[in-house]
Amino acid sequence: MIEAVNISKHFDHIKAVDQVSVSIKEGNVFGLVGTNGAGKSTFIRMLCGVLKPDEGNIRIDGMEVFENIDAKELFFYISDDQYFFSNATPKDLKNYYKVVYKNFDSERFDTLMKQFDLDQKRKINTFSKGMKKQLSVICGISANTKYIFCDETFDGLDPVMRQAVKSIFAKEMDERNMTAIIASHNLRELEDICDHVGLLHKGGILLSKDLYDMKLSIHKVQCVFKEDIEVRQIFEGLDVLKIDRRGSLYTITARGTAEEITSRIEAAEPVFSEVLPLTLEEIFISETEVVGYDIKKLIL
Ligand SMILES: Nc1ncnc2c1ncn2[C@@H]1O[C@H](COP(=O)(O)OP(=O)(O)OP(=O)(O)O)[C@@H](O)[C@H]1O
Repeated sequence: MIEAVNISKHFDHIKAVDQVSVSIKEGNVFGLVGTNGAGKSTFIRMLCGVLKPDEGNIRIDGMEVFENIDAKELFFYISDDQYFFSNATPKDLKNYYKVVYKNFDSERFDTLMKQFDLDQKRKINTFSKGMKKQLSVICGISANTKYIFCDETFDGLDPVMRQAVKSIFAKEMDERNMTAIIASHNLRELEDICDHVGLLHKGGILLSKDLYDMKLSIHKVQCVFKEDIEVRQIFEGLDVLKIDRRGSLYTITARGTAEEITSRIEAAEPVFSEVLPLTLEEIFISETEVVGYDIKKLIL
């Protein structure tokens, strides 16, 4: 179990992470999403002890992480800006990680390298960006750690590789209950693999929920009414995040269960109505819009 309690990190006057608390259960995939500069990488760097929080504390299986080798043996961190020793080959990397991680599985490493068609003897600095990401994933999986932290790992992979990596992760979770924390902008991808999603904005947590509950608690309804109607009145008492109107078609995003929203709409006797679940991407846009991150303002 990973527990972060009220952690904050400042860089001069910038509040990169502000009083964030999360707990991540074993065997879960925790998706960390957020706007650019929201603090995702800073948060992950604190989780793995690269940075020390200014306030609060982080414990992995009950152990403080910062400068604690025992805690660091429990996870593998795939950073967004990848660093490899100069002139090193994947084989050198394997030999290095065998020393660092006592359960490093060399056979698994060799098999995965073959499957991904990567040459163990070639210098890593001649690899493409995506190939370096593949190599990091292979190292992360072979390290056999209980936890894996991935910062935009999927984002640099081609679609076939992303599918391959997702199924390798799924297998690891299934077979050895691996816990993953994945920061990504690829919400479509996260939607497939996450159990829990934390949404960061300007250093603070806007939302932290099970993906399933998240999807049950916010909906989009499309409807047409016979005559002009005060739509907000229909939803009085419910939290309406957004109302769009195109001609006679209203698209309303509101918090509430499908039943709550349907009953309100039906009471207004619409000509047509349909309640739809939101995708993770739509939830992200709605929730960040509420706090002033309006996509239209960025595009116009
Ligand atoms: N070493 C640093 N020195 C100064 N400021 C930093 C440093 N690292 C991060 N920051 C600042 O902290 C804030 C959070 O940055 P961070 O990289 O954690 O965001 P992020 O959510 O990962 O962003 P992105 O999605 O754009 O990668 C930003 O305002 C960034 O400029």
